[in-house]
Amino acid sequence: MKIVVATHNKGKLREFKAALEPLGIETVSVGDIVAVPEPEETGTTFLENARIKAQYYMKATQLPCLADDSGLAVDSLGGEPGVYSARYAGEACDDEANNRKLVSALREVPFEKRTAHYVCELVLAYPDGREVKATGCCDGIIQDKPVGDGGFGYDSYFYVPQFQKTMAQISMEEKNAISHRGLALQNLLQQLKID
Ligand SMILES: O=c1nc[nH]c2c1ncn2[C@H]1C[C@H](O)[C@@H](COP(=O)(O)OP(=O)(O)OP(=O)(O)O)O1
Ligand SMILES: [Mg+2]
Repeated sequence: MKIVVATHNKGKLREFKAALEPLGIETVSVGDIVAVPEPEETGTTFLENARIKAQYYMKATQLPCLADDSGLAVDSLGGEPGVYSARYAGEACDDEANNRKLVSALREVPFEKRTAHYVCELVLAYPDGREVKATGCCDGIIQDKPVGDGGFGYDSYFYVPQFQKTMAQISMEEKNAISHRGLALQNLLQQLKID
């Protein structure tokens, strides 16, 4: 079995590959199949954006496509950056700029009030119109300084209480066992009756 992963994010791709390969499921990046521009993520929720990406790439490839829309919601920032996580510091920004903005927004907030959640919505869209959806959430605390060099995005600032480490300090297997994306994927596989 083969799944087309409708993302251009290398960190997400690595995680999908690591989770799915042991189950005998091969993953291919949509970028290796078609050369089309990325769709605009105009939704106001993770689910809407995941649907936009899944539908767009399914139509472009005529294959079942799995899209992931995910991000970070920080309680003391009223849920920001939320669906804007990838463009928190502006349209053409990178992880480093986003992290700098996050640390600066939380400057006055004490550690115990820096509770946050990673959220992931997955949509698997089939050419016959069927859609399978799954969601996952992971709680953490945003720390001041980056620690660890694994993961991607906000991971080196995302402290996971149960490991007493950041998301960038744990292995990919550990991350997949507890992360928003790992949990959403487990739920999706249950719905597909693959475990
Ligand atoms: O496990 C994670 N560890 C760290 N950061 C994460 C994670 N999961 C999402 N994030 C952050 C990265 C990015 O700032 C945003 C996702 O934005 P999002 O639009 O879903 O992905 P993207 O634009 O990088 O790739 P694509 O749309 O092609 O799937 O949330
Ligand atoms: Mg995106």
